[in-house]
Amino acid sequence: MTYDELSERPGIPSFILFLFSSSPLCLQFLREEMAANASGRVNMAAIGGTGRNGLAKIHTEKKAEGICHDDSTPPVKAHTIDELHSLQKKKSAPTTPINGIQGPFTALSEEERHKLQLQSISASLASLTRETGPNVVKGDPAKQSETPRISHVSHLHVTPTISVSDSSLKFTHILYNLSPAELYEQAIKYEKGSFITSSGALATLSGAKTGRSPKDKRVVRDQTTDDELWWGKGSPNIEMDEQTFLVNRERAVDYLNSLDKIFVNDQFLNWDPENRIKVRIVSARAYHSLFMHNMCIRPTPEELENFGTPDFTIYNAGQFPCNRYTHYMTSSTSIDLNLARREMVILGTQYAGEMKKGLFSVMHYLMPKRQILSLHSGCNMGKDGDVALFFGLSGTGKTTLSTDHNRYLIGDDEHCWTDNGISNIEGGCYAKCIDLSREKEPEIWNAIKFGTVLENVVFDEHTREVDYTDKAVTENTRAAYPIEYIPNAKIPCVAPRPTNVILLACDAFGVLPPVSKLSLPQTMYHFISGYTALVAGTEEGIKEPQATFSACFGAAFIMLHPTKYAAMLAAKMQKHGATGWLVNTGWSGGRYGSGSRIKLAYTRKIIDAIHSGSLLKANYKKTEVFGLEIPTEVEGVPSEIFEPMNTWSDKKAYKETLLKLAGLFKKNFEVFVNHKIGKDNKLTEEILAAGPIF
Ligand SMILES: Nc1ncnc2c1ncn2[C@@H]1O[C@H](COP(=O)(O)OP(=O)(O)O)[C@@H](O)[C@H]1O
Ligand SMILES: C=C(OP(=O)(O)O)C(=O)O
Ligand SMILES: [Ca+2]
Ligand SMILES: [Mn+2]
Repeated sequence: MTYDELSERPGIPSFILFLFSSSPLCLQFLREEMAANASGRVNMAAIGGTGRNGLAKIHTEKKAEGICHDDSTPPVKAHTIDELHSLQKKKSAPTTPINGIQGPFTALSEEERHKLQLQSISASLASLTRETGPNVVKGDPAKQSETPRISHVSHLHVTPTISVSDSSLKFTHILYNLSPAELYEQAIKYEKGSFITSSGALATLSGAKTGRSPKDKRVVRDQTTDDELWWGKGSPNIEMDEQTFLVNRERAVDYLNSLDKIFVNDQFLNWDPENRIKVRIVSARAYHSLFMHNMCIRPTPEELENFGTPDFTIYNAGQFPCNRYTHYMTSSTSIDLNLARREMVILGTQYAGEMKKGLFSVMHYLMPKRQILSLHSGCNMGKDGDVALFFGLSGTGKTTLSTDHNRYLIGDDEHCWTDNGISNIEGGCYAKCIDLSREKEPEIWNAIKFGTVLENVVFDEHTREVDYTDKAVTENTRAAYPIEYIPNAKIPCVAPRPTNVILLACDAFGVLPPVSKLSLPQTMYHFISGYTALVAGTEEGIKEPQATFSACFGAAFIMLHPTKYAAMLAAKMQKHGATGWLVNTGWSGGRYGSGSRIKLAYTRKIIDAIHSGSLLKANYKKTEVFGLEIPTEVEGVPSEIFEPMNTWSDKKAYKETLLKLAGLFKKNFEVFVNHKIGKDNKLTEEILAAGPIF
C-alpha cells in the first residue's frame, strides 16, 4: 500500500499519514488495523479467551490477499477531515425547474433570481435617511469556509462617500428561511435560555415580556386611516404620526443592521389562494424566525424562488427598546403599525405572539376591504363536512376545543369567511401549555416535539422533562407548532361554510350556563359584547382572572368599528343559516375562588352534541335575566350543571352575582346602542333587546 492509497482512507488525519509515511514498520501496523476496521470483521472467538486480569487480545481475520481492496465499503474520496465534513452536506437549493409556477421571476435564471432576492432584502433593510440598503450577504458569518454569496447591490463596489455611514461598509449577513434544524443550532449556540427538551422541542425564553403589550400598540393615523379605522374609546388603535413611525422604524433597522447577522422569513398568510398575503419577517433571534416558520404558511422551495416583493414586512428589533423621549411613546416597548407603508416595527418586547397577532390586525384591515370577514376563532370540520367556528378571547378554549381527534383541524385562532367558506390565515397553532396533560390533550402534547417552540416553560436541568405545572417564568407558557403536527389537520386548511358558531366565554363569575342555544340577535349581542374572564398572563399585568369585554372576541386585533364585523357576521349567518351557541368554559358552582372550572371532559361532550346535531333537538328552558335557552340534558354530562343556580350552595350569592354580571354587560353595551348593525334596522333593535333584562 502506498502513501497515496492510504491517504485516500477516511478518518486518518494527514499529520498521522505524514508520520507513518516515513516508516515501513508503521505502515505495516496501520495496514493491519485498517483492514480489520474496514472489513468490520473482528474475531469474536478470540475475545472469548480473555483472562480476568487483562484485556483480550483481539485477533483480526486476515484476508488472503488484497487487504486494501475491500469492496464491501468503498473508500471515501476525501484528503482531509474538512473535506470529509464537506461531503456530509449537499446543496438543498430547489433544482426543480419552476415551470408551471406563475410569478414575476419565472423567466429568470437562478443567479438572477438570487440577485433580485438579495436586492429585495437589502431594500427592506434600507435606512430611510441614507436611502440605500445595506450590503447583504447570505449565510452565517461564523462559517468562514463558506464563500459568501454577495448581493450585487449597486453601491457595493463604490468607494463610500461622506453621506454613507460606517454601517454601509459592513455586511449584513442574512439567514434566509432557515430550516428548523438550522434554527435550533443558531438558537442553542447563540441565544441564552435555549435548550432541547426531552421530547425534542426548543425551549426558549421571551425575555422580560411574557405576554402581549396592548397598551404599547400604535397605529399610524393618516388621512386614509383617520376615516377608515376605529379610533377613540374602546379602540385598540392608539394613534401615532408618520414621522414617529419613521423614527422607530429607523431605530429598528439600524439596530438590526448593526448585528452580525439577522433572520429573514418570507412566508404566506391565508390558505385561500385568491387572498394569500406575502409576508416578510426580519428578526434578530432564531427563536423568532422558528416561531414564524411554524406560525405562518411555509412556502415550497419553488414558491420561495418566485416570492418577489412582500406585501407586508415586520421589523422585529424586540431586544432593543424604543426611545421613551420619542413622541407618543409611554414605555420602552412599542409595536407600531403603518398600513400605508405595509410595515410593522417591534421594539422592546420579544414576546413572539406580538408578531402573529400583529399580522392578524393587518388581516382585520385588508380582508373586510375585500368583503371577507376576518375572525378571531378556531375552526374544525366533521367527517361529513360540518364546520364549526370557535370564537373566544385568550384562554377560553379555541385551541383546546378545535383540536379534536374526531374532527379535522382547520385552524386554532385566525380565519377568514368568504362566500366560498372558511380559510385559515396561519400555518401553525399556538397552544397554551400551563397544566397541559397527555391524558386531557393528547394531540397538543404529542405536537410538542422536534421543531416546536416552547416558550417560557420550566424543565428539569438534567432530563429536560418539562414541568407544565410550573409557573415560575409565567402562567402564559406556550407551544408554537406547524399545524401538520396535529395528526388530523386538514391540509390545505380550508373548509365549507360553517353550520355552528360557538361563542366561548370563560365566566369567572360562574353564572353563565355551560351551554345555551342562541337566537341570531343573541349571537350578535354576545359577539359584540365579547365577554370573558381574562385568564392571567396573555396580556401583561393581568395576575388573576377578571371580567373583560372585548368586542368581536378580539378587540385588541380589530381595526374597524366592531359593528362592521358584526354586520358581516350577521349577514353571513342569516344567509347560510348557521346556529349560534354560547359555551361557558369557566366556572361552575360558585365564582372564581369558590367554585371550580367546568371539566374539560364535560365541555367536550357538550361540543360533541353541538357537532352531531343532537343538541339542536334537545328540550330547552329559558333562564332568568340573560334569557338564555338551556338544554335539560346532554349525554355524558350530569344534568344538574346545566342550570347554574343548582350548582351554587348559596342561592342568594348566586342571584347577586348574576345581577352583577348582567349590570356589567349592560354598561359595556352602552357604547353600542347608537350604532346600526348593517342596514337592518329591525335586526339592530332585536340585538339591543337580546341582552340581559332585569
Ligand atoms: N372546560 C374547559 N374548556 C376548555 N378549556 C379548558 C377547560 N378547562 C380547562 N381548560 C384549559 O383552558 C385553556 C384554554 O386555552 P386555549 O385553548 O389555549 O385558549 P385560546 O386558544 O382560546 O386562547 C387550556 O389550557 C385548557 O386546558
Ligand atoms: C397569542 C394569543 O392568542 P390566544 O391566547 O387567543 O391563543 C394572544 O392573545 O397573545
Ligand atoms: Ca412620551
Ligand atoms: Mn389559542
